[in-house]
Amino acid sequence: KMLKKVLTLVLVTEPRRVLLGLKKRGFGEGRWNGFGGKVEKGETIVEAAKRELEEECGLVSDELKRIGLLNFEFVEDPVLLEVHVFTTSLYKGIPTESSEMKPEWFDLSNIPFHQMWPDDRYWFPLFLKGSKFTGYFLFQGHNDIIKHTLTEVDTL
Ligand SMILES: Nc1nc(NC2CC2)cc(N2CCOCC2)n1
Repeated sequence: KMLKKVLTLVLVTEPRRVLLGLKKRGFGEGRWNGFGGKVEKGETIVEAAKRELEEECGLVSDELKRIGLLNFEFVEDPVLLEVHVFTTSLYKGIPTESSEMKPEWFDLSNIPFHQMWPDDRYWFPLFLKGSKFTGYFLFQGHNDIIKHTLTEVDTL
C-alpha cells in the first residue's frame, strides 16, 4: 500500500504581497515556497503548520485558514505527499531568515514561478483570487508534471 506523508504549507499575505521563503537545503532546495513541512506525531495539522511557520521564518499566527488540499505522486517513488495549504494575513513578528528558509516579500504581480515547484503555476492563481481548491499532481522527477487535476471547492 502507498506510503502517505502529511505536510503543511502556509502562505502569508499582505494586501498586495505574499511572503515566500527560498529553501536553503533539503526537499525543494533552491525553490521559493510558502512555509511548512512535516506533521509530527501528537500534533494536529494546523498545529504543525503554525510550528513550521514560526521555525522557518519567525512569524506567529493563530489564524491559519485552510484553503487547499494537494496530493502529489512521483512515478519513480511510491510515496504520496498530502499537502494541506493554509493562508493568513494576521500574524506577529518580523520575517527572519532561518537555517531552512530565506524569506522575502513578493508583489502579487511578480511571483517567481520559474523558481518554484511547477504545480504552483496551476493553483497559485486560485489561492490569489481567494478560492478553496483540491488537486492531484503526478510528477516525473522534480520538474515535469505528467498528469494533474485541480478543482475549486466550496468546502475542504
Ligand atoms: N508548492 C509546493 N509544491 C509541492 N509540490 C510537490 C513536490 C511535488 C510541494 C510543496 N511542499 C512539500 C514540502 O512541504 C512544503 C510544501 N509545496
